[in-house]
Amino acid sequence: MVKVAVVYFTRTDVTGQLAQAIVAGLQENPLTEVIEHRIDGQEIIDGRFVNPSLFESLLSCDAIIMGSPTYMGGVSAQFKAFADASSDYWAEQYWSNKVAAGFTCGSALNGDQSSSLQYLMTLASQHGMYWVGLDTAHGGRDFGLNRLGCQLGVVARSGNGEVHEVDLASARYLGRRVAKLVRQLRR
Ligand SMILES: Cc1cc2nc3c(=O)[nH]c(=O)nc-3n(C[C@H](O)[C@H](O)[C@H](O)COP(=O)(O)O)c2cc1C
Repeated sequence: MVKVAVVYFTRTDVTGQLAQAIVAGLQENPLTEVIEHRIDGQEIIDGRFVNPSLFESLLSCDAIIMGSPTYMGGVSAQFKAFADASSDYWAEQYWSNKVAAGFTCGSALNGDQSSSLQYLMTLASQHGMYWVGLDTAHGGRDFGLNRLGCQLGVVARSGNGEVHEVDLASARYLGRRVAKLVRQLRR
């Protein structure tokens, strides 16, 4: 079995629907155990994200896939609280050699969603993780996936809470890709 966590914040459920699609992609392989965690505002106490049991279970994961809506050109404060709390695992590089990937959404076609993914990639790098993007060339070999053309990870655009089927398909693809890569690394 390989173990993959999907940790995300969502308020109006666009990121949540992307997370579900990623989980579905991960579960295409029955040998993948998935931990899904939706960050809840109640986990943030006096501005600090507090959930020791989540961090305990992340320690044994082969991969952590992180998601947040894009808020003001970056990840949401709720996701950032989780990221800041992960600093407890940074000094000893406890997440080193885990695989990382990310997903985000925004209401604009180009609402600076890439900035959120760049931040997630930086976070993963601080932890010594291996970042995995999308090998889907928009308009090329994989015409149909990654309609917004970002290869850092999954980017969705939604103005009304509904998620475009291609964005969901891209998210499912990312889940499948991470599960496959983790199995290859394990061998
Ligand atoms: C405080 C705030 C800031 C936002 N900033 C951006 C932004 O910079 N770019 C963008 O495209 N959308 C922005 N949005 C829109 C959200 O990213 C969009 O509604 C997204 O679908 C919400 O994700 P969720 O459904 O997972 O909560 C912002 C929304 C809020 C509430």
